[in-house]
Amino acid sequence: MKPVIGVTPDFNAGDRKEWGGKEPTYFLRARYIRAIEELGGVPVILPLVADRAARRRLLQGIDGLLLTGSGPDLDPTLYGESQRYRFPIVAQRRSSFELDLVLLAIRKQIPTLAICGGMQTMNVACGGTLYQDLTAQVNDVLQHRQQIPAVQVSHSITITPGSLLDRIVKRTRMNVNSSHHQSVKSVGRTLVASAAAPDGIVEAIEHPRHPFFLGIQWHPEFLFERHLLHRRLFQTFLRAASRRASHQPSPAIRGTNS
Ligand SMILES: N[C@@H](CCC(=O)NCCCC(=O)O)C(=O)O
Repeated sequence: MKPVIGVTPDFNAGDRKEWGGKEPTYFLRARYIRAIEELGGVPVILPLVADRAARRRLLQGIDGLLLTGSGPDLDPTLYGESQRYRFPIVAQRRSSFELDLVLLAIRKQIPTLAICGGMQTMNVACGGTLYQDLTAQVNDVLQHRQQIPAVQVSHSITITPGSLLDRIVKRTRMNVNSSHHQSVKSVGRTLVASAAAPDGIVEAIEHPRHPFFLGIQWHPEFLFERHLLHRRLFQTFLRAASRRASHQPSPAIRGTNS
C-alpha cells in the first residue's frame, strides 16, 4: 500500500518587508513532492493549522511526516536564546505547527524524516539548541552554504556505526550537499547525533527507540535521482511509513530488506 506522507510547506505571513508581498502565502519546492511521489509515496501538503485538535486530526490521515527546509531560521527564543545575528525568522505559524507535530510524531511513533531546517526544528522540539551562525560561532568551520549547484555534493560526513542512518546507507561515510548557516549545537532529549561533517558539525540526528525518526542537515531531494544512497533514505522512510499504513508493527530498521 502506498503510504500517505504529510509534507510541511513554508509560509510567508505577508508582513515581512524583506519578503515583499502582502497576502499570506504557502510555498514549497516541488522537489520534495517529486521525491515522495517518484519513490512510491502519496505526498500531501499539510496546511499549518493553529488548532491542536486539527493538527492531531491531520496526523490521523498520514503514515509518515516529512519536515522540509526553510530559508528563514527558527526564532532563537524557542531554544532559550536572544537573537544575536541578523537573519529572517521562520513564520510563527510554521514553527508552532512543526514543533507540535514533532512531539506528536514521537508519541504516536509516526515515521518522520526531517531535512535541513526541518532537522533543526526536530532538535529544538526535543529541547536541543542551535548555532545561530556557524561562521560567527565556530572556528575553522567548513563552507556549509555551498556555492555550487545543490545537485552536486560538497563535503563528506562520517556516520555512527550501527545507527539508523548507517543501517539505511550501509556506509560509515558518504558525500552530501549543503545549504545552511545554522546547525545543531546541543542535541535534544531522546535524540542522538548519528553523523558529522569533517569540522565536527552535526549532520544527522535520530531517535534510537522509534521505528524511523531521522533528521538530516543536507538535501537528498536534490540528489536522489543520481545517487543511490540518497534514494535509499527516501525508500527506507517510505517503507517504514508503508508498514504503518498496513498497521503492521513497525520494527526498528534491521536492514534494508526488512
Ligand atoms: N535556515 C536554516 C536551514 C536551512 C535550510 O533549510 N535550507 C534550505 C533552503 C530552503 C529550501 O530550499 O528548502 C539554516 O540556514 O541553517
